Amino acid sequence: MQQSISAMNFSGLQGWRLRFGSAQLDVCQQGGQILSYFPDIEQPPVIWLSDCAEYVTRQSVRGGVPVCWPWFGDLQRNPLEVQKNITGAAPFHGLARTLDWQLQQQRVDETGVQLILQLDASHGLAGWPHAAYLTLHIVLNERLSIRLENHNVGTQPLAISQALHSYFAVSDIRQVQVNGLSGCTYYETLEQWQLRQQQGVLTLNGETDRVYVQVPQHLQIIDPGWQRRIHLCSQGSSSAIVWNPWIAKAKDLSGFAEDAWQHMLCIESANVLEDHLLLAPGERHCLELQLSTD
Ligand SMILES: O=P(O)(O)OC[C@H]1O[C@H](O)[C@H](O)[C@@H](O)[C@@H]1O
Repeated sequence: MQQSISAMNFSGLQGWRLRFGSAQLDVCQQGGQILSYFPDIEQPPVIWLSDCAEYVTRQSVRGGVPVCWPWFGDLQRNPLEVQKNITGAAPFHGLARTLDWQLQQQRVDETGVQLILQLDASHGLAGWPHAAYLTLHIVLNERLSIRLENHNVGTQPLAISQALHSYFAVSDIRQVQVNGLSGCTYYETLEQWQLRQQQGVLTLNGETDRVYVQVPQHLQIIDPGWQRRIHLCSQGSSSAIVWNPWIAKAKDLSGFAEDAWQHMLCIESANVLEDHLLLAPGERHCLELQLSTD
């Protein structure tokens, strides 16, 4: 069985291609961003990458799994203790997704292929005067495991919000169901962040941008078109964002084809709002996501 890690150049951005049997995973050094994931290279991907993605420095690639950190989304929508950490510009989804991460370790054996990347923020980042290491552990075997570890190496408590902003590939967004959210409370960001409750399985019929709270550890994307289920198993996270731009919003997105909304669904495993992190000096936190299909 083939197991390998190869250095890659993705249209000018450096990265790696991991192979384990028929599975293939591309990872970009910028942003520590997973770009695409095929459990079987002969089959449709699980993690979607835009056909029109732009590979530009200091800009996240459309698709894959951008890492949103040390705040998620619009800074003004974050808890005050996260907001007050920022002294400079506050780009949407934080700073980590556009910075270069460093390769810490790579390992290839019969149990899996592993890549560890780190963002060294131990001397702070522009406009963020704190001290932390952010480490991404990626293991590819019969499944994909992603672990994002925060380590507060400063002398003060540190408040952070974050997400693994996964873009899942689907055959047709109008046909898929998301299981596991029934009964969960969510903020409807498209209606002044009203609080609502999910009734039954989630299906999408239009633009969707919701923040779910107290989310269970196991969610499923049921895709009848490709006769497959994607299982999302998370730990260290109880919030999730569900997003699809639909027709009109898609036109405003960079690196996004006009009809691409039909074939993607973001379910972002997160620590946002009341689920944000508050790390004591020296404390670590792990957010883990395991993806598998059947
Ligand atoms: O275009 P980006 O900055 O990558 O953001 C893409 C999307 O990310 C999240 O899922 C937000 O909930 C959306 O409101 C946002 O449009």
